[in-house]
Amino acid sequence: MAKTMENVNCENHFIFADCDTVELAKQFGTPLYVVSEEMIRERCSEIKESFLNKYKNVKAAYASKAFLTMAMCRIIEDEGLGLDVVSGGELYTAIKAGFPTENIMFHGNNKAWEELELAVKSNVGRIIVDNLYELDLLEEIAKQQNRKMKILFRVTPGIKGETHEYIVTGQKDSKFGIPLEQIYEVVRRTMDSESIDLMGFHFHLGSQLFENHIYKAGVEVITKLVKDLKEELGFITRELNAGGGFGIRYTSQDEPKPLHYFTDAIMEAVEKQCCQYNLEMPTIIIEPGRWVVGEAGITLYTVGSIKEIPGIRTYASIDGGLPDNPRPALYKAKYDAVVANKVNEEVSTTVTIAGKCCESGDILIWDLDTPLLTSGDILAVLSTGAYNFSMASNYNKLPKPAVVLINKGHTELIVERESYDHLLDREIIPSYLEKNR
Ligand SMILES: Cc1ncc(COP(=O)(O)O)c(C=O)c1O
Ligand SMILES: N[C@@H](CCCC[NH3+])C(=O)O
Repeated sequence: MAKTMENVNCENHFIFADCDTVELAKQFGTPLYVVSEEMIRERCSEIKESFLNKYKNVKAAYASKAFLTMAMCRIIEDEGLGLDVVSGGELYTAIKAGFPTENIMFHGNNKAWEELELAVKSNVGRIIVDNLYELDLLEEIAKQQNRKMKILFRVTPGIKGETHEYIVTGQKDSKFGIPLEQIYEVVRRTMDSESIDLMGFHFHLGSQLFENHIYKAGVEVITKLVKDLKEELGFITRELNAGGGFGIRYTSQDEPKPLHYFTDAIMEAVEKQCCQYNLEMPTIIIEPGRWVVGEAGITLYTVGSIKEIPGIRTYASIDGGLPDNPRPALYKAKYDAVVANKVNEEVSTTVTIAGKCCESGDILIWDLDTPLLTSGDILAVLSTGAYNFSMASNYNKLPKPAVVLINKGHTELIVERESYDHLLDREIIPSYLEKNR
């Protein structure tokens, strides 16, 4: 049976974002990350339609850890969204791109002095404080710089999302956030601080989540906390951040829900709880990452060796793998792919797509149904826009792929392919090893 794709041209080539992917592979080489600006902007529009324009007093920030380049910062700024960063490096990227720092939220469970210093100096909009140690550092830095920083505390609500165990974060036994029992102590401490302005609380339950009931449960926990803090300490919460985590489609097995399925549930739950506890509605914030960019990206590879082990399986090796996409090895993540130069050819075989790394676990896709493959074919792996480029490594000294952005059929190189020289850029041979040569 032929795998019929709508996005195919008369040469039987896979078309992504109005571009012939076989031509892209020829022009820019492989492996190649390809990102559609229009698809990212469509997601941003959906955030506005289903959330920002629908409700009063709400904000959205893009979680940049999913995919961050200076060009991406410009798109997000242009769309009027905020930016969530999680390290000095992400913050620096945003600053260099000229992103308005007042719209940046700075996350992280072990922010270093230098990172906090950069955040304070550049007047970041919110710092999401994860623990008491960080609060100490931040108070000292803010005092030194004579600033009053707006913060949220990240709270561990004690709710476990249904996703891979490495990407759940809201359960009690988590390295992220402050346990509920310790919140009173930290809130008390900040209430008369001259350098900290505690605006409210943040929770993030995990990533690639498909059900909204856990968000409702998260809201219930947090609004109860808001009520208790008001009653016991007189503390008024002005902001609640419900994190990101909204799931996307990687394969046909995934049935992602529209954004409003999550955001309506969050808003209904907050409204209901606030009404019940007689609380003012705080500002509600969401911070999706994967949902914004995941389906907007594909990766192109060239097929090299094809190895048939009779009666067992056929391995088709590609020119990338674990270093440009560690997710299958890390989370057993599943991907779908098309043979970009043979889109509508008869599907006649099943192959395992192996990466080129020296690791048995470097398998991108087990058992992919494809037309008969030959070396030189171009494989397009779908939904690689999130946590691929951003998690890429140089394992086996493989240079990182280039990133091409497509807008209305027009291509722009936004990250150059690494060269072998780039790989050695920071290496130094000690002089004593240079002697005797
Ligand atoms: C605090 C925080 N916010 C937002 C996100 C974005 O998650 P996702 O990409 O699943 O939307 C993450 C990552 O899981 C996170 O840790
Ligand atoms: N890197 C993870 C998500 C982690 C999100 C950040 N807490 C993934 O690829 O699914």
